Amino acid sequence: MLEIKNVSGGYDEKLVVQNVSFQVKKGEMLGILGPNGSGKSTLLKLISGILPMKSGEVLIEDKTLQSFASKELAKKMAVLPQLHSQAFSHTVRDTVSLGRYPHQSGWFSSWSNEDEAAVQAAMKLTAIQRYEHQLLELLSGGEQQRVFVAQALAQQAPILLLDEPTNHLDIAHQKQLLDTIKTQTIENEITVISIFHDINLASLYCDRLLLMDQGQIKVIGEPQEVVKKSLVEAVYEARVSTTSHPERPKPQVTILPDVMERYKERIITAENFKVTEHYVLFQAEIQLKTWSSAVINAGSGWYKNFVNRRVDASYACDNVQEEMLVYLANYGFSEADTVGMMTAVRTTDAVIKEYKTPFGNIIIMVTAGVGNAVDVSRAYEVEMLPAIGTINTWVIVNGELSDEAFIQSVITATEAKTKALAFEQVKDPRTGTIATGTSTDSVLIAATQKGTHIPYAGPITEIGKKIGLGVYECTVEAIQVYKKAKGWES
Ligand SMILES: Nc1ncnc2c1ncn2[C@@H]1O[C@H](COP(=O)(O)OP(=O)(O)OP(=O)(O)O)[C@@H](O)[C@H]1O
Repeated sequence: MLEIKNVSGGYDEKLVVQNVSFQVKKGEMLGILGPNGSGKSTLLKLISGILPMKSGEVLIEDKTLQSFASKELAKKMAVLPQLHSQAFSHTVRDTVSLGRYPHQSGWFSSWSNEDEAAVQAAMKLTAIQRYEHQLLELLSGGEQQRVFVAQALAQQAPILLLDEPTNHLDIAHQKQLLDTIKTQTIENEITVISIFHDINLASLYCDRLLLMDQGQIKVIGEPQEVVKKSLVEAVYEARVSTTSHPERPKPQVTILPDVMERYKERIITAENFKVTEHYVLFQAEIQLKTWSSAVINAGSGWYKNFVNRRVDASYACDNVQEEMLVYLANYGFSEADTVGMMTAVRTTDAVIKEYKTPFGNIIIMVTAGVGNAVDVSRAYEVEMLPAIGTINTWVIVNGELSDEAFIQSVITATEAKTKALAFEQVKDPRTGTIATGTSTDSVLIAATQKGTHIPYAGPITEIGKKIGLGVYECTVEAIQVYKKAKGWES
């Protein structure tokens, strides 16, 4: 559809864009990324013909850019420039209507129903209808930006070139605008090339990304091939980390600041725990990085309160999360700062122990109710209802765990728990075989993310050894206390 072949160009003697080649398919959305001054806008100007190229060629449906008369080219290609030069004393409607000029023989004399429909549709898509009769200069920067996007859409060209379309827009309007443009690529097979400063938006919406570096293509490919820590750090010269998007397979990037707030170095100890008959509470002054399968704030995040709440064994509730949040709020724990889980075991029976490691202590907390113990290898044989009798395991680390170490901590803690159940001969009452856990066990791993970097936490590592020993010892003790309370053993 659109082919850029060995294009070079710039201003006067200065060659800004050098030997750039790529193709964009019909209906594809290509994002151009790159640091300030890397030549993104210049490249877009060369593609649109606003700036004559020094060498190379741009082909639209196999025809060179130069072979199009200017109106014919405008029917093929609409451009949203970075800086808008339009006279500002126009109304919104008039500004959008300018997008129709390639479709007309004489200025506004031949205004057709089709022109009107295109203008109305473009204003609707960009949600600017209510400003239709207002003067452009009286609108905010973001509103003006949407008017210029509407003008480009009204042109109804099959190729859209956009220079920072989300400039000045708040997140709702960024989403709305990019959803609109993306819909145009899917439903009307419009081809879009768009410059972005926001790598995350580009990754989320574009089919492919082109990363410019000093006037040349550093890399072009699908977002996961371009939004890589090494590439982004090298080209932008900034420390970043890449993460996954919660809903889409599109990598996201976040800046790692070099200037840190001045935290006091805090060592976590068993003193951070408080046990009452209502809950086991861990409280820290700083947020810990946490991975858990809790009721409230499961997954990964940064939290400073962990609550293991005692509920009655008959606890039943339609909306457990809502009820739990009300409970936490009553005790003054905010959702933003708190991980919350439940147990039917007496919280005063919680086993909390501190273990020394070469890099800093780890603290382990276990509450164990084994009335609903399950042999996971035989669980398929019987239908089970979720029950509250649960083993809750917390591992809190003074150190900096890698993602790998967080997951390995969960594995190590789970294996140690299972071993404790075997040692205590806890059986699945349905199958009579040794249980591996209960039907609703929960785990929480938290780390201060200060001090020693801990890359791994399997059983051959210093931390893994202590998690293995600690979870095993605490779980055995907690099961023994539970059995005693239930009168299972003398
Ligand atoms: N009209 C111009 N005349 C002369 N030099 C220019 C002109 N426009 C841009 N340049 C130069 O060309 C280089 C690339 O600019 P360009 O605007 O293409 O970069 P960009 O990647 O779009 O940057 P930004 O992210 O800041 O918008 C810069 O060094 C800039 O100074």
